[in-house]
Amino acid sequence: MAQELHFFIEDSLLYAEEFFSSLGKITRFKGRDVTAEEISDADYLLTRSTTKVNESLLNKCSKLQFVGTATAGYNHIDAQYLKGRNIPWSSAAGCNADAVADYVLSSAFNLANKYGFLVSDKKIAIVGVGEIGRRLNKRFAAIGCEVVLYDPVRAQTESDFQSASFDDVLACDLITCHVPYVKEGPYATHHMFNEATLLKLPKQTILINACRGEVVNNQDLLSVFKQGHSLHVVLDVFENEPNIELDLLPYLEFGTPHIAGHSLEGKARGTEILYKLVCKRLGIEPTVLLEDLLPAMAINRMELTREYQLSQRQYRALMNLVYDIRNDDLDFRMGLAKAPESFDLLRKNYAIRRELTSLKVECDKSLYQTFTDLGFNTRLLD
Ligand SMILES: NC(=O)c1ccc[n+]([C@@H]2O[C@H](COP(=O)([O-])OP(=O)(O)OC[C@H]3O[C@@H](n4cnc5c(N)ncnc54)[C@H](O)[C@@H]3O)[C@@H](O)[C@H]2O)c1
Ligand SMILES: O=C(O)[C@H](O)[C@H](O)COP(=O)(O)O
Repeated sequence: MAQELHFFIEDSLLYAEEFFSSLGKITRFKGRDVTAEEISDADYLLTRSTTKVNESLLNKCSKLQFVGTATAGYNHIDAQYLKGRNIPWSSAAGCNADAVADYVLSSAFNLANKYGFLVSDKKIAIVGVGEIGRRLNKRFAAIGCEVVLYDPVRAQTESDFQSASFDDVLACDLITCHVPYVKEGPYATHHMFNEATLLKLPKQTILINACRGEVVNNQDLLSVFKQGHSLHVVLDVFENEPNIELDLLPYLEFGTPHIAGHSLEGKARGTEILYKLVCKRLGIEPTVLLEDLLPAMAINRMELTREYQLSQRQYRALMNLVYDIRNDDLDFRMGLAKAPESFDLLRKNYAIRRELTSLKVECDKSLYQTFTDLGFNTRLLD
């Protein structure tokens, strides 16, 4: 009889039992504390971003067949080491891209309300035009913004993609970062925003970092703030998580504990993507469906009548109904004020959050395309 497969799964993977219990035995572990001894029996190792997958973690795994991370980013995985041991691995590309796009749009609309401007008047730079950047391009274009795309990596391999220059990016009103963390090489993203680049930004520029903390030099950012350079900065990610630079907090417009991608749908899709990959490897048909696991939304459906006028006020109201970044910012500040070392705990106890993609919006032809591009789950009214 074939030996039962042993799945070692980080404790933060959502719906892991529902997806994997029929495929083998499951042992859960804590990402930041896991040891090589603890996972030495693994056939399959499934993680999120807090498990550092490298030689010191895997050196006791003799029968490991596959490593998967239920996240979009994969800089916590030592791909070279896995290649050397011939162990295949995968991330969950695109799983939480809509959640991050919601986060960026909520930032933009709530800042517009606070400072009295129209998002549609702003020139937007998207740094890194992959899963998240593509969605944001559609959403900002649907609002009527001029969008500048910066992705020299795509420009090099795709003949129909043209990248703006980095100087074009620095001249935009709102810059939003969606690149992987790459430490070195021609397309390194390490400290892309440092004192020199930050000081080039015109005053009042909005800078959003929801990719990896190391893309913005946090000490340089603090120094630029202290010099009185007034920027509107939103940080979901920080250098040196979970021990972040707390002195930055008072200067930030919105700060959150690395939760931009933490919608229920985003986390669940991450696990689902790995489930489908494992089923494929095992040569079996997937039987567990994500749609059977996700609960209905509290407000599930909206009908926009002919009276509905698309305006910033209306869109912001709909957006905030689903996701309002101000609540997460408040929880973050209150949580850290009570316990400065609670970054991980705030992530662990993060409230259930849904995506625009789950809100069914019924409207007629005149609004259908715009609302689809804005990220809603749109249906045409008869
Ligand atoms: N805060 C969160 O919760 C959260 C959630 C999802 C993803 N992320 C982070 O955001 C990153 C982007 O996510 P994605 O799903 O869009 O990934 P993706 O791989 O689909 O897109 C990344 C894009 O960045 C481009 N790129 C790479 N190096 C670049 C450089 N030097 N300059 C400009 N562009 C460059 C790539 O060509 C690619 O098009 C992930 O790698 C991850 O680290 C964070
Ligand atoms: O790269 C990603 O997908 C995100 O940063 C992801 O949300 C990280 O989540 P974590 O595994 O830390 O919960």
